[in-house]
Amino acid sequence: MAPWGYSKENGPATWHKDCPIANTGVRQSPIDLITTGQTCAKYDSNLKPVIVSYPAFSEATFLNNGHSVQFQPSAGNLSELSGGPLTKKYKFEQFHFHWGNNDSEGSEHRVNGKMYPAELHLVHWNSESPNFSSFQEAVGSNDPHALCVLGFFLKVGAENASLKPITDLLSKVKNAGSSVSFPGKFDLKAVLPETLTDYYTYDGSLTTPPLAECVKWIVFKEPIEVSTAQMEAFRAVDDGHGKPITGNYRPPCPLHTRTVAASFK
Ligand SMILES: CCc1c(F)c(F)c(S(N)(=O)=O)c(F)c1F
Ligand SMILES: [Zn+2]
Repeated sequence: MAPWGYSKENGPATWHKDCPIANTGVRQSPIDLITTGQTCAKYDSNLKPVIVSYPAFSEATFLNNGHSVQFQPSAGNLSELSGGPLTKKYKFEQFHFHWGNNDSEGSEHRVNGKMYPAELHLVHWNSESPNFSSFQEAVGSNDPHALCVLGFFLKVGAENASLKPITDLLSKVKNAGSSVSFPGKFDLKAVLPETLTDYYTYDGSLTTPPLAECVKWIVFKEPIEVSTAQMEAFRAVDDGHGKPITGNYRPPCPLHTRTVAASFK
């Protein structure tokens, strides 16, 4: 079967063929985050702020893998995540983006049905588990919280100076399969909102094949602003079939018996 993607022929509705969990899973991601009514997110006063320790990365690869662009620091990176709903310390692995063809679509998670133009995912793995000692092992471990992904919505507004080094690099990885070593240092902390206090959290999965149900999701309420030009730069990245990636987001999945917790009222 042709490798998975986001077109009619190989998109989310076809993924079940190679990944049955796409249709049979009961904790699939993304989801629509509903804030009022029956199945709405429930305020949990025990949820603490998320704590990130992201020293500026000095060595990293920026890659267009045909279905997203991904920033991956070298193995030595010491960036860590803890706090929030987590009981363990997680190691940073990579970040990547999901976006759409216009400003009314592109994010994977939705809030009361509303999509944002893009979503940033910061991927981490549990570095204190006795069952695995690498990211790849964590993904294959079946541990319900092997990974923790921080999701940030992107909305169109002022230019984001902290993300400019990334969006300026997109033209250098226009072709699928291309990568560049990131020039200089990148300060990821500067991209994020100051306080990581207001978020939704729930148990879910990878949003791309293998769709493993091993992710503790933390999706922040406060969007990150980027300019129209920065959004357009994402839309010029190719998918490996000579076409731009114009929508690498999976539609929302059923909640089943899951509940979503909110750290804010
Ligand atoms: C296996 C590599 C990988 C992805 F390809 C991916 F799309 C995501 S996602 N969208 O759920 O954040 C991950 F977390 C992840 F670890
Ligand atoms: Zn993602």
